[in-house]
Amino acid sequence: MANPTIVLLPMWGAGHLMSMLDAGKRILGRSGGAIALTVLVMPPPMDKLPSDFDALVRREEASGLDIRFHLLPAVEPPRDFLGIEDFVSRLVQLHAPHVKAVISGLTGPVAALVIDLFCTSLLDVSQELAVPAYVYFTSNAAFLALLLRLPALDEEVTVEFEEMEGVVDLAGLPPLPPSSLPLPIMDKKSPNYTWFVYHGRRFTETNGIIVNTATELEQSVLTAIGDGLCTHGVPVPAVYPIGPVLSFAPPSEQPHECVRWLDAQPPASVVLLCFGSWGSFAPPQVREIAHGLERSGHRFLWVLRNPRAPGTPLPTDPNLEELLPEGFLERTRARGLIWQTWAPQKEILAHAAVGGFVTHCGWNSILESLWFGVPMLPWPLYAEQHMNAFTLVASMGVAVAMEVDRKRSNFVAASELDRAVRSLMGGSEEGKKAREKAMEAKIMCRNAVEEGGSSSAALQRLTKVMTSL
Ligand SMILES: COc1cc(-c2[o+]c3cc(O)cc([O-])c3cc2O[C@@H]2O[C@H](CO)[C@H](O)[C@H](O)[C@H]2O)cc(OC)c1O
Ligand SMILES: O=c1ccn([C@@H]2O[C@H](COP(=O)(O)OP(=O)(O)O)[C@@H](O)[C@H]2O)c(=O)[nH]1
Repeated sequence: MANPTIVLLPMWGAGHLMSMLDAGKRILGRSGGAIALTVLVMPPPMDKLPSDFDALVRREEASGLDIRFHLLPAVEPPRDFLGIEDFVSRLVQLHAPHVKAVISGLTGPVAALVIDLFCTSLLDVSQELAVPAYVYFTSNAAFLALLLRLPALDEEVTVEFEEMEGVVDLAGLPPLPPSSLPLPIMDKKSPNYTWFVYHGRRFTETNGIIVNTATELEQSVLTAIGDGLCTHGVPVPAVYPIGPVLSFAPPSEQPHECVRWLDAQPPASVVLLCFGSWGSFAPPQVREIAHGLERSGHRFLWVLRNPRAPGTPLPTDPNLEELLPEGFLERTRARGLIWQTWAPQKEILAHAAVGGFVTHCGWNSILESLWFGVPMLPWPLYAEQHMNAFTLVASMGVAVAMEVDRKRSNFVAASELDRAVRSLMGGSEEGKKAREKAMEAKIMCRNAVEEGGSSSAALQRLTKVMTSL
C-alpha cells in the first residue's frame, strides 16, 4: 500500500510555493520515509510560474524523496476583483472542486492537507473529506496574531482603524500604531479586509498552524497566541513555529556577477537595496535614492527595477543614464553596483562584504537577513510589510527606523535615506545596537533549526501528529 501522503496547496508566488515545499520536505525528512508529499500547483492566472519551475519539478521528483506534483486545471479568474487579497481568495475558492477531486482520487491515505494562508475556503473540502488540515503561514507570528484577533477587533473598533483613538493592543507585542497596520486592514469597506477577517476566523478551525518563524525570534507573541489571548476565548489550534524555512538553490558553477563585485569590497562595507519580487519606484523616488546613497558615502549594491506589468518578465531598464541624476554613475562607479534584474539575494546577504540591507520587509527577505546576521533599514511597500517594519524596530531591535511617508506612495527623502544609511552602517548607537541584535538573531535562527532546537522540536511534534493516522 502507498505511503500516507501530505497534500500541500501553496500559492504560486515563489516566496509562498518554495517556502511551503521546503517545509514539506522537512516534514518528509523527519518522518524517516514514512510519508509522501503531493504538491497541488494552481496555474498562476497572471504571473508565470517561476521560470525554473519545470526544472524544480524534475529535480524534486528525481531526488529520491517521495514527492509528486499535480498541476490543477486552470479556472476562469475573477474579473471584478478589488485587490490582490480579494482576487487570490476568490480564485482559490474556484479551485475547490479540483482540489476535492485530486484528494479523493489519491490511492493511499491522506495524512493532512496543508494550505496557504489565503486558502482557508478549502477547509470546506478537508472537512467534507475528513482530512486533517493545517495552515502554513508564510509570514510571521505577529501578523498571525493580528489576523487571529481581527474578527473580534472588527467588532470592537467601529470606525476605520486610521480614525480610532490610541493604538491597537495585541497581546505579546508593543502597542501597534494604526499607521503600521497591514494595507488590507486600512480599509474596512474593501473586500480585501473582509477576506482577512474571514481567513483569521477560519484559522481556528484547523488542526494546527505552521508558522515560518522561530520561538526565540517572537517568543512573547507566540506565548500570547498559545494562551488564547488573541482569540478571546475561541480555542486556538496548536501552533508550530518551524522556521526559519529558507530555500537555498543548488550552488551555481560560476559565481554571480554581484558576488564577484562583492568579493572586491571590504568586509561589512556594502549596503544592499532590494525590494522583493514586486518592489519598484517611480523615477522621482529613484533619483531621491541615488542622491541619498551618494551623500551617505557608503558602498552600495542596488537592485533597481522598473515597475512590472503582470504576466511579463522582470523588466530591465536600459536608460539608467536618463533615469539617474546626471553624472551619478561616473561619480559612484568605484563604490556602487546597480543590478537591473533578479539578484541572488541570499548569496548576497551571505557575503561578508554586506553590512546592511534596505528591504521592503517581505518576511522571507527579513528571515534571510537575520539568518546571515545583517541589520536592516525597513522600507515597507505593500501587504503586511508596514507591520513587519514596526516589529523589526520596536520588538526585535534588528533594524534602524527610517521615515517612510505612507500617504505619499511610501516616499523617502534623500536626506532621510542618507541619515538612515549612515546610522545603519555603524554611524550611530542605534545602528550599532541593531547590528548586535541581528548577530544575536542569527545565532537564535541557527540554534532553532539544529537538532534539539525549538523549531526542530516543533517539527518533530508536527510530524508525529501528522503521521499518527
Ligand atoms: C500576506 O498578505 C499579503 C500577501 C500578498 C502576496 O501576494 C502574492 C500574490 C502573488 O500572485 C504572488 C506572490 O508571491 C504573492 C506574495 C504575497 O505576499 C508576500 O508574502 C511573503 C510571505 O508571506 C511576504 O510576507 C511579503 O511581505 C508579501 O509581499 C499580497 C498582499 O497584498 C498585496 C497581502 O496583503
Ligand atoms: O531580486 C530579487 C528579489 C527577491 N528575491 C527573493 O524573493 C523572495 C522575496 O520574498 P519576500 O517574502 O521577501 O517578498 P515578496 O517578494 O513575496 O513580496 C526572497 O526569498 C528573496 O531572496 C531574490 O532572490 N532576488
